[in-house]
Amino acid sequence: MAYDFDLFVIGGGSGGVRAARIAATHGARVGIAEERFWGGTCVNVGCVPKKIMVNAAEYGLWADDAAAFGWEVTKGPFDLARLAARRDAEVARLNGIYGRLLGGAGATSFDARATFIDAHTLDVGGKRVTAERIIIATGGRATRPDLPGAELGMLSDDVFDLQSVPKRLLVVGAGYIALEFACVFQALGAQVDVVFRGALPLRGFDQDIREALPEALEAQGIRLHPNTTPARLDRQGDHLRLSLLGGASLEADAVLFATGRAPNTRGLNLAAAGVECTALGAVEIDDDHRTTAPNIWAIGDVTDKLNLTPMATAVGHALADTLFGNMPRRASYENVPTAVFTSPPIGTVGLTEADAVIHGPVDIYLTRFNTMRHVMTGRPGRKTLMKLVVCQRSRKILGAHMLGEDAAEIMQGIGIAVVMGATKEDFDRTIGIHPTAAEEFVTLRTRTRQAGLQAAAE
Ligand SMILES: Cc1cc2nc3c(=O)[nH]c(=O)nc-3n(C[C@H](O)[C@H](O)[C@H](O)COP(=O)(O)OP(=O)(O)OC[C@H]3O[C@@H](n4cnc5c(N)ncnc54)[C@H](O)[C@@H]3O)c2cc1C
Ligand SMILES: NC(=O)c1ccc[n+]([C@@H]2O[C@H](COP(=O)([O-])OP(=O)(O)OC[C@H]3O[C@@H](n4cnc5c(N)ncnc54)[C@H](O)[C@@H]3O)[C@@H](O)[C@H]2O)c1
Repeated sequence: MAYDFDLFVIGGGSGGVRAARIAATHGARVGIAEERFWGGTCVNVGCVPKKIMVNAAEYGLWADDAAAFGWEVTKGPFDLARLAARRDAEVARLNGIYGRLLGGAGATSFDARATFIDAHTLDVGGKRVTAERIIIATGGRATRPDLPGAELGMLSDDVFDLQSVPKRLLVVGAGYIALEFACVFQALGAQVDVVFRGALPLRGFDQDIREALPEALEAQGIRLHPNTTPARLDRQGDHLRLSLLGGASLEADAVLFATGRAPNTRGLNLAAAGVECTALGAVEIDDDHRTTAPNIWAIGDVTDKLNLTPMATAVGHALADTLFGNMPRRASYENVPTAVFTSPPIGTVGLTEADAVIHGPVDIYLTRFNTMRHVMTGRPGRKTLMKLVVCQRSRKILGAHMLGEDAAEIMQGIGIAVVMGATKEDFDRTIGIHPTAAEEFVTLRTRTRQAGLQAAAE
């Protein structure tokens, strides 16, 4: 049977655009549908506009610190509308680039929603389109917690519609999105409260980072409310009141729910194509990203494996190479570096100490120090933390974790070393770049402690 396309991609976000573009450059006849915005979450309501806001927040802090270096700086008021206009122009520029990339590669783009009719047939904006192979790359969406009045709160997408900084912002959640926006808005002039259910923020991150983070957040004026569960949200005149389990309540001008994201599988009519989902609503896939239908694959956030842009693009690229480039390969989910753009930021790669000790004993090298810059500024809560988790048996670096200025930038290079299987001795014989904070990663001479000895003895 002749199909309209060799490959049809549903979703024009990070993963979908990469898969479509690479498949087309391999000579496949490719169609791709995007219902909302080319570039998807990352370009439009994620990484890119978020990072611009992180940069804006940093400028405020740099202005505050400048006096310590002899500058006479008067910090004027911050104008969110002005930043928003410039930020949105940059997002629009990137949208255009995404469109051109697809066209340039020879893919056919549809500004439309696509849903399944059967395993080879899609409804694309009311048009029937057939394809031999299909990739589902529909991403995820922010979810609202199930509590009365939740519709009064913002989701992360709504943050990018704000034209002024709320005086008091209440953030619910303590994951990536909650903490990044908490730091951004506190630096832009809001009083930020963060309400979260656990004892420490950033579940899943290394314990030493999690324990050091509250001090850094509180030092900039963010008020943390650990072990706290929201019960209901009400409007009280011109402000909002979040009632908490146990009877207390908090008031704010705006509330941001950053309580997680859900895979975009709703309304795709997956059953008609024989595509099954997990209990949590993600598309079920095997190690090759193939779904339960043999001609259909799924990539990126819709699979809810590791919801990061570079992961979605790496998987999309590998899949296109495998299916159309005669280069079968898989993108690895191991040792994926990641950063949380808090203030100061967090960078991490590899295993946490808790995960590493499951496999055997480890040596921990940990340092906390004040960078030269902050010795000068005297800014509180800016102590850098660096940590290496080293396998006692192989001496390989299993994990590297950092909280401190430039952690995201530094961790990219450390990530290469960890992916290559570098040992502690490889780090030790690497000459530092002086004077930097990063050089501490290669001068950690004294073991702080051992861990996981018990596991080895059992
Ligand atoms: C606030 C925020 C900040 C983030 N910051 C970072 C960061 O700093 N670094 C990082 O690595 N990651 C970050 N992420 C995560 C990152 O954005 C995602 O992991 C990434 O965008 C996933 O790519 P994707 O292709 O799977 O999905 P998406 O980028 O979400 O793309 C899916 C696309 O499919 C479209 N679509 C859905 N259904 C259909 C349909 N039926 N028909 C047609 N089109 C459809 C959607 O409109 C969307 O454009 C952030 C996310 C958020 C929300
Ligand atoms: N810098 C980055 O790379 C970056 C930035 C933003 C987002 N992301 C990606 O997007 C994903 C989603 O981010 P996120 O912050 O929305 O999710 P998350 O899973 O990281 O955090 C969700 C938070 O909400 C809490 N929570 C969940 N349900 C709740 C409820 N009913 N009441 C109160 N609290 C509740 C959780 O305990 C957790 O603290 C991340 O896991 C990450 O993969 C990455």
